[in-house]
Amino acid sequence: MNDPSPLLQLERVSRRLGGRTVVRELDLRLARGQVLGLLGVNGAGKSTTLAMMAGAQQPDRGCVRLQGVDLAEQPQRARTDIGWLPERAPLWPELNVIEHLDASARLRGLRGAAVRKRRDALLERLQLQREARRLVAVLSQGQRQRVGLACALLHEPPLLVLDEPGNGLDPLQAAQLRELIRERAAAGCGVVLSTHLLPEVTAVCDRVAILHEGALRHDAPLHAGRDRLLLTLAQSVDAAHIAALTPVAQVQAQDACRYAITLRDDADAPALVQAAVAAGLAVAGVQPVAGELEQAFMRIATQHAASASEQAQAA
Ligand SMILES: Nc1ncnc2c1ncn2[C@@H]1O[C@H](COP(=O)(O)OP(=O)(O)OP(=O)(O)O)[C@@H](O)[C@H]1O
Repeated sequence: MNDPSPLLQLERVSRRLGGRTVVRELDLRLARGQVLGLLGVNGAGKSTTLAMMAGAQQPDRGCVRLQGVDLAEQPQRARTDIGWLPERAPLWPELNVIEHLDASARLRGLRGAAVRKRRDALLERLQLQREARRLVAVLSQGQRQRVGLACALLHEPPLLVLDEPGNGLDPLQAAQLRELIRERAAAGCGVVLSTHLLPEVTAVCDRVAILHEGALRHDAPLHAGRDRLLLTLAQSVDAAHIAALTPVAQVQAQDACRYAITLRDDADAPALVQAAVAAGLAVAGVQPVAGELEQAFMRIATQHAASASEQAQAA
């Protein structure tokens, strides 16, 4: 179901770079409180799309609306209402971390005591206190990434746009980042992130969009994949028998004896087994439908490899 007034909306957005269309006719919506994962093979157009969402690049065609307002008409909204972490956070190497965060906070409209309050809270939250007085120039990649994240979060914007935010973070920091993203989403913030790590997507995102050669090839809620179960029977029955079971919301026959099932919100796997047995069905097993996201990604990536090799042969 579409949110009637999305936080962020891309309307037929296209972008040309180096004489090629690298993002084409993209339609995407993001609701408040939603975390959208943007996936795609290298060069699919993720960073370009995120830069347009963040107001850092302008579409050649189409428009990006934040809370209904075209960003091209009010470009200053990008600085105050969006937290943007590009793939390589552009930091000032000659400032120390505190100076950097204070300057960033003022650029984003914070003044007075709020600057120090937000800066100190983020130094603690992102475990940067020990680096607070060190020059940005001498920080490690993971420390720089956390300074970039702090800059994106300082002004508590309603939209966060994060390009591979886990880059350079150790597993503990990566887990803390996921927690932070979920917290911001719970507070009503919309988040878009790109990553190549599918487990990161399943851990933190509500929805996944996959780009292929700049076009949107997949846009679906993640819970639909996560909640599906594979029911295996020792007999073949018409899918309508399964659909009639109370815990079942949707059923799709996979082959003669296996059925992919979406449960109703209040149901779980034991309830499904109980209902099936009570209906006289010979249940051989129930398990989660594995790796639907991986399957979607691999299908699209394989097409990419095939079309690239056809182009190379034609050249
Ligand atoms: N400044 C530029 N000039 C010309 N072409 C560009 C420029 N920036 C990006 N491109 C091209 O646009 C396409 C999309 O690039 P983009 O960085 O958006 O992809 P991506 O999906 O983020 O890739 P990756 O996963 O490798 O980060 C690529 O083919 C890239 O070579």
